[in-house]
Amino acid sequence: MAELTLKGVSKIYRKRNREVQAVKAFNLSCRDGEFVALLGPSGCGKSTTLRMIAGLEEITSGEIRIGGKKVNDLPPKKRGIGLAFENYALYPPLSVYDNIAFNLRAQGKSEEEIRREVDRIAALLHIGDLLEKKPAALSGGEKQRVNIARAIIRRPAVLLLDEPLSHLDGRMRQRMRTELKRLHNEIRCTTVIVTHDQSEAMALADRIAVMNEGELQQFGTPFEIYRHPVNEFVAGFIGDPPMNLFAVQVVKEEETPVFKIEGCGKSFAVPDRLRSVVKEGMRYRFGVRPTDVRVVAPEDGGALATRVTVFENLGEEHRIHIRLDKNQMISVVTDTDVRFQPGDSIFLRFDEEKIHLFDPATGRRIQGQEAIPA
Ligand SMILES: Nc1ncnc2c1ncn2[C@@H]1O[C@H](COP(=O)(O)OP(=O)(O)OP(=O)(O)O)[C@@H](O)[C@H]1O
Repeated sequence: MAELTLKGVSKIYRKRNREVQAVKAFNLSCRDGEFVALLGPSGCGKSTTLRMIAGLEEITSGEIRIGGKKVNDLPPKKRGIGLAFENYALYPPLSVYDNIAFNLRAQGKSEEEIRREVDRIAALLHIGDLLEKKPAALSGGEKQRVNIARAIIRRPAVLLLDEPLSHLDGRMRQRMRTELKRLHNEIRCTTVIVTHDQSEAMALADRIAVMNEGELQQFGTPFEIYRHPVNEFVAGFIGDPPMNLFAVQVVKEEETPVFKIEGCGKSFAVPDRLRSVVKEGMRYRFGVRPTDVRVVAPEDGGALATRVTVFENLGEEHRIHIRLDKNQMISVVTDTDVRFQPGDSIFLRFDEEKIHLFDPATGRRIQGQEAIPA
């Protein structure tokens, strides 16, 4: 077990005359035993970061420490890491037992010691009955368990997982996700997982590092990232269905400050909480999650009056989509007792405590609106 820190880590790939800055001055500090997810869209630099921690990729600048020790110049084998990659193939001719035992044999351990260790790991991963099988006879989920068993058999200081569940189908993926969490609770090994699946990151990680274009956007607990995104990128990336985001301007209507939605001209009252935060005449990016929009009665003053475009019944919830103009939609997630037809009038109120405002120029969260309770 160990702390893992990255300080100002950058990676520039050089291809002929072209340079790609895959990771930019990346800082990260994982506590001993913490489960951290690197999350972001394709090409944002997640795998490169993981490979640099593993020592499979040289770093261009910066420093990586594992358990306080600088590892920049150490080969992968000397870093005390365990690796399980998406396509990290098992050796087909070897049994599951021999695949798991492989690294211990390379260390010159006795067969008795190896048997004890393999049995211990097999029990942890619930693969005791697969040990005599060959990899070809295993399902995707079973292969991934063996893969992880192989990664943790040497009791690594840091476990690195690159999209370990992405090849699995929906139900198996869910099961393996729960298994991974349970395994981490049992072995408490500092773990970094790379994923582009936000629900996987939210379910597994103690803290999530959200990346975009090689840069760290936010590092926080799932709650912080969901409830308190530091910029518009994080706000829009986390959450399914995604956060409603649109451009507004603060104007006065009958002496009351309102947000006027740009483009469609509709308006709704500025909540009391935000009156001291916003300025008349200023433009903002306004964000609210579909679950934080309420359908209210027509007489509810200050509500946004509009019409339903699409109504969806998803069984455990209903979704309403409203086209404000040709570029902007608002989505609303409601309980199943709310029913509408396309074209019906609808009145919406945004949960005051859960409105997010961003600077349209920088995308950063507007200061002064921090008091968002649980
Ligand atoms: N060996 C390489 N040579 C040149 N460019 C590379 C190399 N590996 C990655 N890149 C580039 O670096 C950037 C980051 O890639 P990386 O694979 O780390 O992203 P990622 O977030 O893991 O993406 P994905 O989820 O698609 O795997 C991309 O622009 C990619 O094209």
